[in-house]
Amino acid sequence: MTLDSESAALFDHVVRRNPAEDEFHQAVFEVLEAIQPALRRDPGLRDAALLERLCEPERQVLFRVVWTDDAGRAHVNRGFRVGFSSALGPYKGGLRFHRDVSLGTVKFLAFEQIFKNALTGLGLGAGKGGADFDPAGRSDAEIMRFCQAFMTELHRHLGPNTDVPAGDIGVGGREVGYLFGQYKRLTNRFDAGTLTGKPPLLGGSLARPEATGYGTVYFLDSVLAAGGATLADRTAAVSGSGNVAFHAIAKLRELGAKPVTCSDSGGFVHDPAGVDLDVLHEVKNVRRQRLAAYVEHVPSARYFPGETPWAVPCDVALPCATQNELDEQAALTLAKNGVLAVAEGANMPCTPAAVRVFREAGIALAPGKAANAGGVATSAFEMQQNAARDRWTFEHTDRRLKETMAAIHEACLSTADEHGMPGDYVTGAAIAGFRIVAEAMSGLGLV
Ligand SMILES: NC(=O)c1ccc[n+]([C@@H]2O[C@H](COP(=O)([O-])OP(=O)(O)OC[C@H]3O[C@@H](n4cnc5c(N)ncnc54)[C@H](O)[C@@H]3O)[C@@H](O)[C@H]2O)c1
Repeated sequence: MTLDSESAALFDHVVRRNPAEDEFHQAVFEVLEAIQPALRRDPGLRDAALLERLCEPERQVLFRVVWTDDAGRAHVNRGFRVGFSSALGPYKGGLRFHRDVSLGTVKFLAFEQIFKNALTGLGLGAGKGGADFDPAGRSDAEIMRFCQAFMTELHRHLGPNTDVPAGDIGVGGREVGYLFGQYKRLTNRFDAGTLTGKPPLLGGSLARPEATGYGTVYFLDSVLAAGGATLADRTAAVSGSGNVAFHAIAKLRELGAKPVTCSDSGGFVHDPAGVDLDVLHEVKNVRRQRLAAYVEHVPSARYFPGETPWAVPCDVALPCATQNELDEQAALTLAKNGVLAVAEGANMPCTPAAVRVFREAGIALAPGKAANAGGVATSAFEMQQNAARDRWTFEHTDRRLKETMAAIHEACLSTADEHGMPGDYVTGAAIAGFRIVAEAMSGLGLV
């Protein structure tokens, strides 16, 4: 597939207008390419500059973040928040703290979020933010001071009906708690629905930490079921060892699969007996060590520095770390080893060349827009609980998550079918999400 001439001209325009934002360009190209069948079928979707508006963020906030470390030294970082689309609801999407974060990163993530959030059917706009702050090796007090300095600027742009951030890489419950504390102090309001992924006592939803990883596995389970297969006894290769990876591994185990790998930016662990969640929790969440320490606790496991897990033979692969972490070579290796399906727990983890390999080999690829939408869906459940001053049980929230993932899976499959591309989840997810947001944009008039 490629772009028709009008879409190609729009893409060129996006590239010229947003120089040096490669990840954003990649995300825009992927969507424009995937929605071609819908544009062919209904040329009216281009009316009123709809595609041009869709590719231009509604607002972008860049700000300086000044904070002091434990030795009293001052540091300067850059903060970002992009509100990409509020056609369906308040801007919604996480904050990422990582040294490589740039405006292009945040824009790609916010753009992806448009379609993902639309797919949940829960009335969510799309945004994303973060800072080029590296939390590695920082003390708890330093993290708190950074979060407070970050929120001191950002708070004026947020609100439960305006813009609702959550976590992402480098931002978990601890950081969201500190961010919310500063928000509350500055605004004089306990507006719990302004941030999601909060610790439970501060109004956080039960099952929100688990939701992205669990949801990815629920989606993968549906993908296999659609082909008459199950997850039981399947070997899984998982990348990452953070929030998404951890809970994906947990759910894979629960459903009878055997996840044998996990990774961080330093390398990966292969544990043929199945990744031990207690050890992973101790190493990453309690001691906050590098993953290499895993093998000190599990001598039968091996650590491979500087490598990714994709050469380990597996039936299913779940990239759950970061963007572009699974390239063409890795995809070819996975295909050669007979992988049945790939589910993106991370955002845009497969490079365009890897996506092509999976497509051509007929390997089911569940794109992040659909497969990892369980996190933001459960954030919407957290907002509902906060608005109603209610608390749902873990089981109730998990059931709603399961239903949501099943509905997204169905929407992707039926949309792909309708457009003559049965089983193509990449096309199905992009078109199904796009149609929802396009209809909302048309209904709102030219804004
Ligand atoms: N947290 C959520 O609810 C959520 C929702 C949807 C999508 N995602 C996406 O899932 C992915 C992981 O997010 P998370 O919340 O688990 O973050 P996290 O900070 O908890 O974990 C990130 C993981 O990625 C690894 N990592 C970071 N940079 C890497 C690199 N360059 N190479 C290899 N590994 C690297 C880290 O070591 C860590 O294991 C991201 O793409 C994020 O955007 C997260």
